[in-house]
Amino acid sequence: MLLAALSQFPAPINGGSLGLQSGIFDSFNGSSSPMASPFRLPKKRSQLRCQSTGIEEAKTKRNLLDNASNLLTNLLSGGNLGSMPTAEGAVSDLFGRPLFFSLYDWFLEHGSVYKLAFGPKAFVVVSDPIVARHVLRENAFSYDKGVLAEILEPIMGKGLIPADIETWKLRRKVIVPAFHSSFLEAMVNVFTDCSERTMLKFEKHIESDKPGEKTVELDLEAEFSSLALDIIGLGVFNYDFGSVTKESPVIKAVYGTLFEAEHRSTFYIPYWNLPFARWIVPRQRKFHNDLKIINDCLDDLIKNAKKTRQETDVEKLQQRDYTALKDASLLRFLVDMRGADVNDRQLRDDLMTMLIAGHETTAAVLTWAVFLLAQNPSKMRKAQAEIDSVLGEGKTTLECIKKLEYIRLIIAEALRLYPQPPLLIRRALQRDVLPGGYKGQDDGFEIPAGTDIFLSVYNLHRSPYFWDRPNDFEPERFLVPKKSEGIEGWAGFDPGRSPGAMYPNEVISDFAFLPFGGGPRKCVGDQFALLESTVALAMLLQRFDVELRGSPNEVELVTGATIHTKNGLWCRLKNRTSKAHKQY
Ligand code: HEM
Repeated sequence: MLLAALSQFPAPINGGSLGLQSGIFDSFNGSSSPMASPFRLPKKRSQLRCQSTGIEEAKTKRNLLDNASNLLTNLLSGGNLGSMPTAEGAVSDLFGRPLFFSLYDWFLEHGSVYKLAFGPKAFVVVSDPIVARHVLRENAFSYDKGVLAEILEPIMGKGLIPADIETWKLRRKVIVPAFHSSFLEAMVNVFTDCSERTMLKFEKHIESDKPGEKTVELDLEAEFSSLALDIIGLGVFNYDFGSVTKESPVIKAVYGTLFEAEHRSTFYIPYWNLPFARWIVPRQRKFHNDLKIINDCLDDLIKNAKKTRQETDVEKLQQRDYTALKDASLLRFLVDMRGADVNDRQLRDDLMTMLIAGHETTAAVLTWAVFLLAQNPSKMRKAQAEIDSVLGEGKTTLECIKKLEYIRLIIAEALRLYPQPPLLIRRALQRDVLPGGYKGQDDGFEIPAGTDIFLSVYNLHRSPYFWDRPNDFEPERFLVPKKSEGIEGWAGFDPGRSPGAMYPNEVISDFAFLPFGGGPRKCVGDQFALLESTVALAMLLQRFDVELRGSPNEVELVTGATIHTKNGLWCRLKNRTSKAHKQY
C-alpha cells in the first residue's frame, strides 16, 4: 500500500537537469540565503523555486473518485487569500489516504504555496524552504501553534508545545540548558542499557520460538515503541517503565493518552470540547482516567525529586559532573537547579510534553529506518560493516557514535523520507507577507491574521526542486567532499563547513531539511533523539540481520501526529553468526 501510494508520485520534474549530483546533498547559494551554505548550488534558489509551474504530469496521475470530486470542488471555494493558487481535488484525496500524500500531489500541481479551502475556512500549505524559514525563524513570533495548541492543551497544559508565548519564553529558557552535552553523554548509557534489554528479549525469542532455526518474527514497530518509552521515562524523569518486558497500568495509560492525542490531531471536530463529553463519551472517560493515572505518577515523581534534593547533587550538576550522579534525568536537573519552589503543575506539564513529544517520534524513526534498510540489503550490509569495524565486540559510546557516520546518515535519511510529524502547524497572529519567488509571485502573498498554515515537511523533504531522486533511500546523499581533505565524508565535522554538527540539520540545508523544525521553537530533544536512534539501530544491526516478513507493499501507512504503519512492521530477525556484545 505504501509503495502503491508512493508510486503515484510524479517523477521528479527536472530532477536531473537541476544539476544536482548523485549522492551529493546540494544546497543553495541564492542571494536570499543569509548564511554561507556548505553545499554547492548549481542554480540560484529563486530560479529553482520558479520551476514549480506547469506540472501537468501530476494531474494525470491523480486517482480521482469521479462522483465525489465535484463535492469537494464546491467546498474548495472558500478562503480569502487573494490570488493564491487553490487546491482542487477529490474527496478520496483527503480521506482515502494520509492527508500529506494529497498535499504532495497538490504541491506539484499548484506550487510551493497554495490554498486548501473547506467552505469558509482556508489553510495555506507551504512547501518552500524560504517561506518555511520565514515562518519558523525570521518571523516566528508572529505565529502560534493554532489548532495544534487547542488539541494538545488539555493533555500537555502549559508545556512547551502548546504554551502561550509568555509561558513558552520562561520555560524554554529553563529547559534548554537541561539538554547540556554532559547530560546527553550520560544518556548514552541509558540508550545502550535499554537497547540491550530489547536485544536480549529478541535473542530469547529466537531461542524459544523456533529452536535451531535462529530466526524470529516480530513487530518491530511495537518493539521500538516499548524501547522508546523506556528510554524517555528514564531520561526525562528517571522512571523505568520496563515496557520492553512487562505491561502495567501506567504503561497502558501512556499508550491510551498517546492514542487520544493522535486521534484528536486527525479529527476535524473538537468532540472533546462538547459539554459533558468527559462523562458521557466512553473514550473520553477512559482518556480522563488514563490522564489521571499518568498525572498521579508524575506528581509522585516530582514530590520525590523535591524531597530528595541534595546540595551535593546541585554542585555536581553545576559542574556538569553527570558521571557522579545516580539520577541524571531532566527532572532532577529542573528541580535541583531551580530549587524546591518550582511550580509543580508547570513541571508536570513540562514532563508530560516531553514524554509525548519524545516517545512516538523516535520509535517512528527507527521503524522507518529498518523498513528502508530491509528493502536495501546492500545498504544494510554496508551499515553492518561499519558497525563491526567501529564497535567490534564493544559497547556503544559517544566516541563510537561519532565514528558511526553511515548509521547517523541512515537516521537522517529516514527522517527525510518519513518526517515526524509530516506537517508543522502555525496560525498567524497578525497580518504577514510570505516571501515570494515561486509561481511568478515575486512579491509573495499577503495573509491576514488568523490564517492557518501547514508547513509540509514531507513536501520539503521530497521536493524534486531541491533533492536528486527525492523518493529514493540514499543516505550517501549527505556526503560531500570534506573541504580540508578532499575526501568524501559527512561535512558536519569539517570546521570549514559546520563545526561540530554530527547530523544534517535545517541550518546546513537552509531549511530544505528540517526534521526537528527550526527557529526558536525547534525541538529541544533533537540531539537526544538522534543519539538514541543511532545507538538502538547500531545495536540491532550488530546482532541481527533483518528482513521484512512480507512484501513492502503490504506495509500500510497511516498518520496522525507521526507516520506509522497500520498493522505493524513485521520483520524476520536472524542472529548474525559473527561476534560482538559478549561483554553485556
Ligand atoms: C526523532 C525524534 C523527534 C522528532 C522527529 C521531533 C520533532 C520535533 C519537531 C518537528 C518539533 C517542532 C514542532 C513545531 O515547530 O511545531 C519538535 C518540538 C519539540 N520536541 Fe521534538 N522531536 C523528537 C524527539 C524529541 C524528544 C526526545 C524530546 C524530549 C526529550 C522532544 C521534545 C520536544 C519539545 C519539548 C518540543 C517543543 C519545543 C518548543 O516549542 O519550544 N522531542 N519536535
